[in-house]
Amino acid sequence: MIVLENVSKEYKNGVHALRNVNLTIEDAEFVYVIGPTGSGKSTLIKLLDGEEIPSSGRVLVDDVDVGKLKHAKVPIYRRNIGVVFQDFRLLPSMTVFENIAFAMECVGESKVNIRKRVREVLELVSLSDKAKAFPSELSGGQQQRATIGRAIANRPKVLIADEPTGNLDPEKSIEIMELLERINEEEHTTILMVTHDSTIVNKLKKRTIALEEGYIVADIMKGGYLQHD
Ligand SMILES: Nc1ncnc2c1ncn2[C@@H]1O[C@H](COP(=O)(O)OP(=O)(O)OP(=O)(O)O)[C@@H](O)[C@H]1O
Repeated sequence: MIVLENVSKEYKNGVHALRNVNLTIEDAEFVYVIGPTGSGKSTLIKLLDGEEIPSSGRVLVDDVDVGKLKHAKVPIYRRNIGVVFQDFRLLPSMTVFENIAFAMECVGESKVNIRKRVREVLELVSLSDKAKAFPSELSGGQQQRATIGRAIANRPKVLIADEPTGNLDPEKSIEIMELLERINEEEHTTILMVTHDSTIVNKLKKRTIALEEGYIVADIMKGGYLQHD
């Protein structure tokens, strides 16, 4: 479970990126985070993955107080969080298989486990036939699926997708959404998806958290307002 208790974030330059944010996200929820540029979406992600610490309030992920983590503990904590960006960031000199395996090697998984899980992940992201391909040999949609595969290889409890469809055409975007839904259902991964894509938000209705100037201005559960402050 993710809990933000009265979280505010003020950067050193005095910008208030988040203000008094209270939020609870249950395990295996699928949530959109929307809002105009500069409204605090990336800051929210950075607080969740331990890149930034709150100026006040608490960020709890499965009872871990993320803002209080010792520097050395952050990489271990991050194993619980998979992150996907719109610009795919695969390692160009590694095949799809190796890119996904690499994420598991980094956390010290055994070769046997890696081989088994990578095959499973490739199946899940529909890239079994591209295991030996290099990123440059894949389409944008395939590269994004490979990135998602890499992000879930270590079975993170939470997957954060920052504009995962930002560089894709509508058809490929739907494919990515279907994949994220499959991961949410089959692996019970909590998914937070930052998006500007109103077509997706309106078509595939999910809980939607709207930020404006650092405030949560709406928290909408599939069409009905839950909170408004
Ligand atoms: N490291 C930083 N130092 C100072 N100010 C920052 C920093 N990061 C973000 N900000 C400021 O905090 C506010 C919120 O930024 P944030 O990146 O969270 O917004 P966003 O909603 O993700 O925007 P976008 O949609 O453009 O990615 C903005 O005013 C931004 O300029």
